[in-house]
Amino acid sequence: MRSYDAFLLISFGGPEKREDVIPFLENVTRGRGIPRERLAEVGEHYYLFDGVSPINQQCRDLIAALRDDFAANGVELPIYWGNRNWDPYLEDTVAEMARNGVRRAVALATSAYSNYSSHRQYLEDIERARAAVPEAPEIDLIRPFYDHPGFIDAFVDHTRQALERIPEELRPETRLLYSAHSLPIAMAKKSGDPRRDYGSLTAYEAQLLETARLITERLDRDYPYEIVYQSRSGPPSQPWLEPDINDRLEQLAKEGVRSVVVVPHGFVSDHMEVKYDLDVEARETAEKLGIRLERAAAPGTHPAFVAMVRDLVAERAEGRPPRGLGAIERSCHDDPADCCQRS
Ligand SMILES: CC1=C(CCC(=O)O)c2cc3nc(cc4[nH]c(cc5[nH]c(cc1n2)c(C)c5CCC(=O)O)c(CCC(=O)O)c4C)C(CCC(=O)O)=C3C
Ligand SMILES: [Fe+2]
Repeated sequence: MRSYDAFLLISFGGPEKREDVIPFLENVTRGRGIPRERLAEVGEHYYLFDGVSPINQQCRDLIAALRDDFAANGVELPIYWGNRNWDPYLEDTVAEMARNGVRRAVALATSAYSNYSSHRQYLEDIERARAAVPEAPEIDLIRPFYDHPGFIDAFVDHTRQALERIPEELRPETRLLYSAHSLPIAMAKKSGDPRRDYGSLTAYEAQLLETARLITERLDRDYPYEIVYQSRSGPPSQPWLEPDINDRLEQLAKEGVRSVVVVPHGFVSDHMEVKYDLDVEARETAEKLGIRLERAAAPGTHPAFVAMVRDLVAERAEGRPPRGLGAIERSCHDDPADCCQRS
């Protein structure tokens, strides 16, 4: 039994006013080889929302829900929050934790899957922040949780709600498009534990497919489903995971598909990549093609998702085996030291 004296939420971070958009994008893309045109284009996505990314408020909402849930269940951990790319920066939060005498914290990152950006980079963020802070607490990062029942149940609920918004006569023929953030293929190939065999897929793709299966199986009908990708950046010469959701919608229209429900199962909340890339861009594509599109909400503060966080904290404290509904090998659940390298 490991005893913790604090809980730490770690997230991506986002700007909340126009002047912060460019400095934020510079933080995200430093040393990443993202073309300038792509940056200008993504900046426009943020300006469309007056420079306010939804992600910070979503973190505040999750923290408020966790406070209530922890209090109602006798979990007496103070809650801290720090980001990779914007204020409150993780390093400042770790310094505050040290000042408050925190010695050992358990942390959850707002990313459910195994890949560099979602897993290893958060481990690096923690180590960098700790190295900069004298007497920094120990920080244990909770493992990827894509097949935890709480994550799955939140999506099942939200997918049902989205299906209900599809006119009844179209519902039986509706396709489910499970959407996740694309990655450079070189990065996807490094996802997961290098010693494990994920079949013909990379670990990230195998987990995405598994999660989609687990959600679909719990719906009232056997809907056809598939994985699509969104939010590609990087130069065109660099291969990224495909198909892009917009290209796939074009093909589906040609096949006569008239309605889709998009389930953003690669994400934890409805942040900018969901609000813009799906709700603006993919919706526009679908409208042009005459496809009825409804988007399911990401977990956000769904009670099953909030309870999942408490369960993962207990799992880590008690050293319990990971709880998951999936059948693929436990990806990074036992924290291999060399999983999810960048490329
Ligand atoms: C796998 C993954 C997730 C899902 C897991 C998770 O949720 O963590 C995710 C989430 C997010 N990505 C976000 C924003 C951005 N991601 C970028 C760029 C990149 N993302 C990548 C991967 C991922 N990203 C990658 C491989 C790049 C290329 C550069 C690099 O190798 O690092 C860029 C640069 C511009 C662009 O090229 O798009 C931005 C602005 C926001 C905040 C949104 C908001 O403000 O609400 C969130 C939650
Ligand atoms: Fe991203």
